[in-house]
Amino acid sequence: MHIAVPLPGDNRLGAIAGDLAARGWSWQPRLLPDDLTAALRAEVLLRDAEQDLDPAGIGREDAFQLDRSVRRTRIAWMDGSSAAQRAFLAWAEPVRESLNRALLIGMFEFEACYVVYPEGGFYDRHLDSFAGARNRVLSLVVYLNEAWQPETGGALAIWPEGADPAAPPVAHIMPEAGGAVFMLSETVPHAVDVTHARRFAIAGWWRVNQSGDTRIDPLT
Ligand SMILES: O=C(O)CCC(=O)C(=O)O
Ligand SMILES: [Fe+2]
Repeated sequence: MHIAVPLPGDNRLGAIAGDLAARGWSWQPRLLPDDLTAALRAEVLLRDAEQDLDPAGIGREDAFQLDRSVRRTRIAWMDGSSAAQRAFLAWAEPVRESLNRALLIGMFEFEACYVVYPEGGFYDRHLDSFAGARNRVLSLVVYLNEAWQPETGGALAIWPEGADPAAPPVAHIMPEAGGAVFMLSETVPHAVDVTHARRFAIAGWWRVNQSGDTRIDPLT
């Protein structure tokens, strides 16, 4: 099966690049085409019903931890094994190319997973990459629930770079279907408020190539 998806237009891509340059994050309601959102939702609902998801950790791979006081989530890595995943990965590629041209950030490869928060799920304030690691440079979160209501909670809270943990967030984003958030992974603190319904999303990261004198960074 193949899902044909229109790509985001130059005006949307330009707005994302402008937001990232100005403040390090961008919220784009309904960025994904509806057909693609529906196909991804169908797959994550099925994986969830079949309990085909793994507990999510925190921290770097070499310091993988399960800490339910910080994060309560289940995930499934995307490997291109379904038409929905292939369409999503194909949609993400020209986004990478366009943002690389606009921002000169040299994004090299993309990894993504389905993320399910149970009722009562949350994610404490964090950065997606450790400064200096130059691993993940840009984060993408795409929301898959239909008809999210504000009273359901589960908003994404965003703070400006370097904000005091006690400072109030600058944005609370409702996880509305097909909406996409872009955040600079090393600098934009964010958190997921407690959700009162099952919350379905995709979290993705673009990484830079870390090949150097002492290390080869393979494509996969
Ligand atoms: O689901 C969200 O809104 C954000 C998730 C997140 O911060 C993460 O997976 O690192
Ligand atoms: Fe995050």
